[in-house]
Amino acid sequence: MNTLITGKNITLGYEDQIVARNIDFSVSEGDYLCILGDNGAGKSTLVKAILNLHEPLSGELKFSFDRSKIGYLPQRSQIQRDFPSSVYEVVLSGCVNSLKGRFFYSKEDKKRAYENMDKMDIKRLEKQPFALLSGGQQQRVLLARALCAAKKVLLLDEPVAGLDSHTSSELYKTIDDLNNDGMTIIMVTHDVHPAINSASTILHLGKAFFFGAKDDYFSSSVGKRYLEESGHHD
Ligand SMILES: Nc1ncnc2c1ncn2[C@@H]1O[C@H](COP(=O)(O)OP(=O)(O)OP(=O)(O)O)[C@@H](O)[C@H]1O
Repeated sequence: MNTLITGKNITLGYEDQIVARNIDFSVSEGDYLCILGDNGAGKSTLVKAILNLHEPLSGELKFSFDRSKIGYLPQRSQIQRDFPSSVYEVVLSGCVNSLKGRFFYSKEDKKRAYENMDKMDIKRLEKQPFALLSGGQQQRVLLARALCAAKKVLLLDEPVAGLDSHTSSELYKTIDDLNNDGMTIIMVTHDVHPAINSASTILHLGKAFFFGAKDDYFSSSVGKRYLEESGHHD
């Protein structure tokens, strides 16, 4: 499989504080990578490094494609919930990278926004103010927005945080469908379910480190401890 992202011996940190070191991982086309680990282990910092918003202190991060074409769904806490915009405007704003100096969105951008609203089943909400939607609806809108940027890779930082279990399952199903259609998924999560049910590979950051296939993770001591701590029972 075509390798899209390779991280070699990466150390992440801020000023004089090292957050995580010796991270080795790779992402291939079609993968569903779950990034797991304790609070403060450096998961969101790695996400920022992948998005070119944060420079690793050392190590090598290589991309075999244009990384500006990664679709990103930020953590809910980082998003302004009171956007005065309509659903359509929020989704269309995902096409901002394709503007390339133009002031207005093109016909293709608008078509893409409608296609992604359709895919996320939110077309009927098109004119509604984003701020008045439920948490689950807002996540679908933001996923449609991320899809406007995503050519190959979708990067999701705790996509179901704060959602009820039914809405979470629906969102996971949608993400599975996207993956089955060929979209590569990278997901930071505290939830064990997508790691068990959907992931192909796992990157575990924290006191213990693991990168590899899901089955190897869950039979490793790091994976077994994670399952135990997350209270998961077969
Ligand atoms: N902008 C910043 N400046 C300085 N330190 C930061 C900054 N952002 C994060 N940190 C610190 O880096 C460490 C790792 O944070 P990060 O958000 O990457 O962890 P995480 O694994 O995503 O945690 P969580 O699961 O709680 O979201 C934490 O100790 C945090 O306080």
